[in-house]
Order: sequence, then C-alpha cells, then structure tokens
Amino acid sequence: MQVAFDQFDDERFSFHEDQVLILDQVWSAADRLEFQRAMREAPWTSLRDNSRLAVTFPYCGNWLKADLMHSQRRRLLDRLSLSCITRYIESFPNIAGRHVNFNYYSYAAGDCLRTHDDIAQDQASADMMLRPTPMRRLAMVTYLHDEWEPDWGGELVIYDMGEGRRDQSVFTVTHCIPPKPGSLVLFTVPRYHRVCRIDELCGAAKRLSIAGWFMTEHQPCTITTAALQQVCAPRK
Ligand SMILES: O=C(O)CCC(=O)C(=O)O
Ligand SMILES: [Fe+2]
Repeated sequence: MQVAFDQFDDERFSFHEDQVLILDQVWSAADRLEFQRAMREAPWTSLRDNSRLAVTFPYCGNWLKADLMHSQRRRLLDRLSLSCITRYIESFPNIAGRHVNFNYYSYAAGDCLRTHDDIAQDQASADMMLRPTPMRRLAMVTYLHDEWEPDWGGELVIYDMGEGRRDQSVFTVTHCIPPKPGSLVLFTVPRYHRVCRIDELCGAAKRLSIAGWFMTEHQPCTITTAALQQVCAPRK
C-alpha cells in the first residue's frame, strides 16, 4: 500500500494483510533540515570500520552509519506512534520486552546494500536462545535528503521469495521503491530486500536515511530458532 501520510488510516491498515507500507510526505522540508542538521554532527563510522558488517556486506561500497541523537529518536518515534505498528508487534505471543533500534545512514555514489532479510544475523545469535535476543519484527526506513533523481539509483527493492524457498534466483520483485525525500517504508521481517547501487550520476549528493527495526524479546528457552519461528508467528 502507498499513501500520503496525512491520508493514512492507521486503524484500518493491518501488516497481517499488507506486509509492505509506503507512506509519502511523512517529513516536511523543515523536518528534513532538522534531521540533516543532527546528521552533520553525528559520529559517523563507515562500513569498512565495522568488521562484522563489512563481512556481511562485501562489495557494498563504504556507506556511513551513526547513532541517533535522543531528540531525533523521540521525533521519529512520535511520528511512528501508529496503531497498526503496535497491533502487529503485540500480536507475537509471550513478549517479555519491546525494543527499537534505529540508525542514521549516508550512502554516496558507489554504495549499495546486497540482498538480505534483516534476520539472518539475529537467528545465528538467537539459536539455542540461552539468553533473550530481540527479534526484528518490522523494518522501517525513511529518506531525509532533499532531492533524488531516477538516474541516481538507490532504490529499495523488495522480493517475494515464494513458498519458503531460499534460492535467490527464484525471487520475484514485489516493490522497487525510489528513495523519495520525506517518504517512509515499513515492512514485515523476514523479507528479502536490497538497496541498488548509487550511480555516479548523483555527483556529491547523499542518500540520507534513518533505518532500523521494531523488535520483540521473548522469554529465554532452549528450543532452536526454527522451532521458535513457529511458536512466535504473529497471531491475526
Ligand atoms: O536504506 C534502505 O532503503 C534499506 C536499508 C536496509 O535494508 C537496512 O539497513 O537493513
Ligand atoms: Fe535491511
């Protein structure tokens, strides 16, 4: 579903029925300016500085990542206080805790993000579940630059992987979402997606975003992740 933010009826929308939500005009030019100001002061680290991420995302350029300042985090969460998010998150059984984790990102010419489902790493560390590990439930990304042209690349491509198949060659594209200034995308996790490489045609322009997840934490148990996935499927 794609709709302007001020036309969106969060009471009627359900992530159980529609797994990808695109909201346009979530941020005004003044809002974006405010985020951009905070981003200029943020302590950025690059992909290559982060050895774990660099292994997961080889040949993805050298995009930058930074922590959100408290005031900007508040501003984001205020805008995201939508009942459809709460209903989806609360539909997972046996929740012991709720978490969010959002970061700033800056992609320049040559940067991309290869196909991933936002969950693989969580699963590896969650296996055995000897300690509670937050599970990513809803992914969110919002675009905060002032202009973006079709020639510049950087689209968020979302795939349908069919009936539980993990072979990427059979994935079909369900969405190809240009990073429109001020727009916001939410989708259920796991879901395969990638960010197309930013083209040199963008010059010095940056693809600025905040991305991250709404997560739930569950009571520690000794079952494997595969079994846990079944136990933790959302209830409609
Ligand atoms: O920037 C985007 O459009 C998506 C980012 C993403 O998938 C991620 O950070 O995991
Ligand atoms: Fe992702």
